[in-house]
Amino acid sequence: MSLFVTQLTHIDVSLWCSKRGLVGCSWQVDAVLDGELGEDGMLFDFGEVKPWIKRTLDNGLDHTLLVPTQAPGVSVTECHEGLCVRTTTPYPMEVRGPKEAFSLLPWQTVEFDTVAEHLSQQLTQERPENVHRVTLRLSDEAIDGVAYGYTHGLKRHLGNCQRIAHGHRSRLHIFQQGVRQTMLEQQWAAWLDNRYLLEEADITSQDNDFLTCGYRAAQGDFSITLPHSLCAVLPGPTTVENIAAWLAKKVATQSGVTTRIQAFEGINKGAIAMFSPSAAI
Ligand SMILES: Nc1nc2c(c(=O)[nH]1)N=C([C@H](O)[C@H](O)COP(=O)(O)OP(=O)(O)OP(=O)(O)O)CN2
Repeated sequence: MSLFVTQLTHIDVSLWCSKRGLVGCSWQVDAVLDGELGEDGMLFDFGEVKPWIKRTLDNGLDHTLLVPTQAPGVSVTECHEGLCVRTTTPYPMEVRGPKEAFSLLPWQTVEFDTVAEHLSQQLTQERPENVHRVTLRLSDEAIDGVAYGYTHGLKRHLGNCQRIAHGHRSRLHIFQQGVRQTMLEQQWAAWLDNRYLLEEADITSQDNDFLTCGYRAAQGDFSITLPHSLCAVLPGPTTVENIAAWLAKKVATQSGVTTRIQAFEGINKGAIAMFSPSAAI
């Protein structure tokens, strides 16, 4: 007998790719459980399946930086913050933070299938008695329109969003005079894709080539150094509310037209902000 739960939860992570660099991801999680029925006629109560799997993911891989330790140019060492991950290709990057902010995976690349199998094995080991196997499937949200991935951290967040290198894959909707602006959406999503978003106050050093930002948060000390050209600096914390407001101002100022932005943070949630160029005068 098999039990399934589609779209059980989401995983928001960033992963390191030796071709694309830092990639922000939001994955939908579907689950299938194989096993025997208990006396209650159930394989496993839905009311327990969902919190069990979500809790395991939330306490593990979710909101971490996925590091394929066998990828070219990747090195991982211990440091006083916890772990230091360095990369060389396609660009040099250094991320430091507490160990729980990283998922070290002994592979050359991070792919849906291998991550899903890794999580399935973990859940299968921790399964209840009458469940024989747990199988997860991970997928990108199907998006009709543009999407972009970004990486960030929120130092004031008391949960795992404080981790300096976690990410999201998000839709972007831009409205002017009540109409979606698909050309602008394409331009801005392409500009934002695979960027690191940070708060100006967190910059600890910068020159023409590299930028370092760092902060102390509840889980420990974090820092990230990467090419300046891949960063977007916001005046405040990189919450989705501030991203929407910052983009609305940027697009409205550049186009000279009042602009409403619906910014998403991963799947099914986000913020809406509006800016009128006359407000800037
Ligand atoms: N109002 C806001 N709340 C939160 C923001 C934000 O920008 N505005 N941002 C975050 C974090 O960045 C976090 O990455 C969001 O992750 P999320 O998946 O929503 O958080 P949870 O894991 O707690 O939620 P799930 O139900 O497990 O998906 C947090 N809050």
